[in-house]
Amino acid sequence: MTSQINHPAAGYRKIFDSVEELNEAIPAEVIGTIPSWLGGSVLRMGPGLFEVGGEPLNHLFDGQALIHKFDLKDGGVTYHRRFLRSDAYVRAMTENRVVITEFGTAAFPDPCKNVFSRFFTYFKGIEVTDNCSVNIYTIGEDFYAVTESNYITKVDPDSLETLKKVDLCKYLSVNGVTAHPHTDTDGTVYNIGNCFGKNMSLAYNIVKIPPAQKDKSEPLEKSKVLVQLPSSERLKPSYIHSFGMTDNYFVFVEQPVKINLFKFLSAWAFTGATYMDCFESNYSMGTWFHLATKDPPDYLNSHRFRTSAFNIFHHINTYEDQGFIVVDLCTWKGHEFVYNYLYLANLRQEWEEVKKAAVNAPQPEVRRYVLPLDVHRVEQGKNLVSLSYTTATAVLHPDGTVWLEPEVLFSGPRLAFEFPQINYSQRSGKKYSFAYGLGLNHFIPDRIVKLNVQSKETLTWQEDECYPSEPMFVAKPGATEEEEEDEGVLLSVVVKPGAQRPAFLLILDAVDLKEIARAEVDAIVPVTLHGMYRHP
Ligand SMILES: CCC[C@@H](CCO)COc1cccc([C@H](O)CCN)c1
Repeated sequence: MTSQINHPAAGYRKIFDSVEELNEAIPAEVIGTIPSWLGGSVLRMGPGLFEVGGEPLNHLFDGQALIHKFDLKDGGVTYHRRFLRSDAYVRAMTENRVVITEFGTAAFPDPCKNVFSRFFTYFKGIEVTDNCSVNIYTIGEDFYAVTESNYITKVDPDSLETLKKVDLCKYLSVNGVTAHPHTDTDGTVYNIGNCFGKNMSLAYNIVKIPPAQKDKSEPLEKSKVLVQLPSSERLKPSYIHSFGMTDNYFVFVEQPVKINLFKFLSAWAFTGATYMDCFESNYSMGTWFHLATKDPPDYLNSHRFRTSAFNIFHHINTYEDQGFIVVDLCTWKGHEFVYNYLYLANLRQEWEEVKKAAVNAPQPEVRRYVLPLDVHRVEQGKNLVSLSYTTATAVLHPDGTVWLEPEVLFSGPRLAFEFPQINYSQRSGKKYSFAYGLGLNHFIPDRIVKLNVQSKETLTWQEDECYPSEPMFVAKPGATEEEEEDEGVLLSVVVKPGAQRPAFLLILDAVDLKEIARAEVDAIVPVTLHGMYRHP
């Protein structure tokens, strides 16, 4: 059992503090030796400004987007960071107040406007946020900082300049897409999003954006909705954070955390409401799994998979095996929204309070679900899963639904294996062995974990007073055999508040989680959520 690590000094508070951007990259002090094959850029997104005009931003996802870049070249490392010049940021800086409502913070009324002009301003409908603080990924040859709304922001991956605000509604019938797309080896991007604005088809749309075009035209111009999945509750679609994709299938796990459209589509800004106020739990549906084929794109409406209630943000990996689909997930048991525990005030509490708050929260668990592809003419009441290596079950019920029970791959008291990563280019959508995760200790990131999803063995990296971020796997060039799946390194931005250089890029050997090198910088790096490694 993993030992209980404590943080009485509450050093983790530093990762939720505002910082300044840099005017140019600063050098890092390298301890150890950076592998010669590791040259490129680590790009990370996260919140970097947590108050505006003296008013606090309330939620982890409200902080104004900061782009971070560690450049690795010839064994040396530099660090750069710039605020995203989103409309949300620029207008907040100009007016010295929160102008655009964020995930958990309502816009501050314009003191210059009288009550009537404010009233009519709000009835123009809420201005959706473009505070793209969650992830950064490529569409064709372009780099986009993203959140989960319909706005994505094109950025320059070298200078970190903000290039262009793009409204996906111009190209696709969606109200937003997740920050976790899947990308095919040919560069095609797949994503899923709520659709409740257009022709009132209240559902979930899986979208496809083609790769870079030979004629250099905009790939988004050729994007399309591949397949539409129905919402279990028409006027209350579920919150979606990620989805699964195998060679031939999409997997969408519909969780019991719902968006109340009456609230979300009304002029809710007038009431000072936020996105967080539009969520509510469904206490009866449990959790539904939906399947769709990729080519031809088709929703399999006869495959009605059900299981007990959990929150799901991050799929780990999904693959097909002998007529089954194996779905590995980071779950949080229960239907209460986990984001209720991610207000900054909670995360900045003293360690004893942080632990107390986490006791009542949904409990984290890494789980494997197995979906039988053949659900016709099968025996009711019998376990349909015949894979030798898993205890997950699927049982056909008289009402035609298939009840799923998972195999637990990792579980610890308030110890989450989250922000999961795999050797994506080699193993995404395929049978695999290793997942890498950020260990959350009562929601505080304090370790890096490697999980063997076959043996359930774990390896951990942890250092006193260190607060790491999502570990990114980078494969060693030429390691392409199945048994070389973990040949490579893990990169994580770690904050060590008490140290002389309070942040470093940690480079671990992905086989044994031994430290290879670290590149220390004389700057605190606020919490980063997701990112990517850009090969040279
Ligand atoms: C009522 C929820 C609406 C959905 C979009 C509609 O599909 C989520 O909207 C936001 C708005 C602001 C920040 C975020 C963050 O991305 C969350 C954490 N990743 C999500």
